[in-house]
Amino acid sequence: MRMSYGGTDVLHGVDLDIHRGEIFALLGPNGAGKTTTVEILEGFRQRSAGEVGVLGTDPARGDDAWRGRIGLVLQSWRDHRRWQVAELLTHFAAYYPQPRDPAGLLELVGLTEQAGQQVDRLSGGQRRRLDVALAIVGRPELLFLDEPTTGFDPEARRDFHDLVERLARDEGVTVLLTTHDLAEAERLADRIAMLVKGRIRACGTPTELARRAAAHAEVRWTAPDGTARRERTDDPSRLVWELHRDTGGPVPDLEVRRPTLEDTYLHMVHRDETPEGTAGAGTEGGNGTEGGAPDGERRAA
Ligand SMILES: Nc1ncnc2c1ncn2[C@@H]1O[C@H](COP(=O)(O)OP(=O)(O)OP(=O)(O)O)[C@@H](O)[C@H]1O
Repeated sequence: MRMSYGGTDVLHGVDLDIHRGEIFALLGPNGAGKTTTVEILEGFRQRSAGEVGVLGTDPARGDDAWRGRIGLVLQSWRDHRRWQVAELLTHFAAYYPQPRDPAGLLELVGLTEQAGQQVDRLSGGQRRRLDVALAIVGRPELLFLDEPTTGFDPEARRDFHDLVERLARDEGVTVLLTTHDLAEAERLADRIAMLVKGRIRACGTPTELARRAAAHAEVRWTAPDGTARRERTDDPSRLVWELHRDTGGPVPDLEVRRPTLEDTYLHMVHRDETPEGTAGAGTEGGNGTEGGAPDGERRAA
């Protein structure tokens, strides 16, 4: 799939499959093209080229029945600021053939106490909870969540993660999540794609991606002379064994740090900040990586 705005290419060939029932996270720096991608999949934007299928339908031709199978965070409730929370939810529920029970849904997202409150009196985090409730009121098969936990306190974030996991595991809902929170992606996603400057640079499970950029673990310890030491190695257990043997006992302040998703993310982003031509143009290779086809197609669920 490709996309350009007024002759400027912003998506250069986004090619990936999102499987039914999986939680898929799309990561990338500001301006990478995440929202553009998601809006094309939601049917709100026309792509410039390529093929897209979402629940078996081209989103550009999605009808009401197709739309009813998709959950997204609507902006329209902002036109309903004076409505009460439960009232708004009941109003939206009426659009769907088999909606969730509004009271149960409020309980699920932790807004029972706010049921009678006016929408414009909710806190930022409470509004996001309401966004999520509105997105799932119609029992969607596919749920789009665009930076869903912005403004959530740690407890609300954890509750939200539990909820998304439950929707995916128990109800088979497919979830496409965009987030800047790498810990959130690592915690929730079955697979993650990294979009940088309109191209998918890597795609795989969190563990696959974390391994990819920096294959070496870092071992830190304090040497007998008291100096802090660190060494990168692809065989940390061997180094630790040697240190233990040389020390003749426990190694002081021993720490083994595996490469993280953040290492991979920063590697991918910086790789693309190098001048044109010096950075590789394709997708990072390795297990679980897809994409790189210049005119690729994108299919979701
Ligand atoms: N309507 C538009 N007209 C012209 N350019 C646009 C339009 N919408 C987005 N862009 C440009 O397309 C590029 C991708 O934007 P997009 O909003 O998809 O990025 P994003 O990855 O969602 O970023 P963020 O993390 O900041 O939300 C940006 O360079 C942006 O300036």
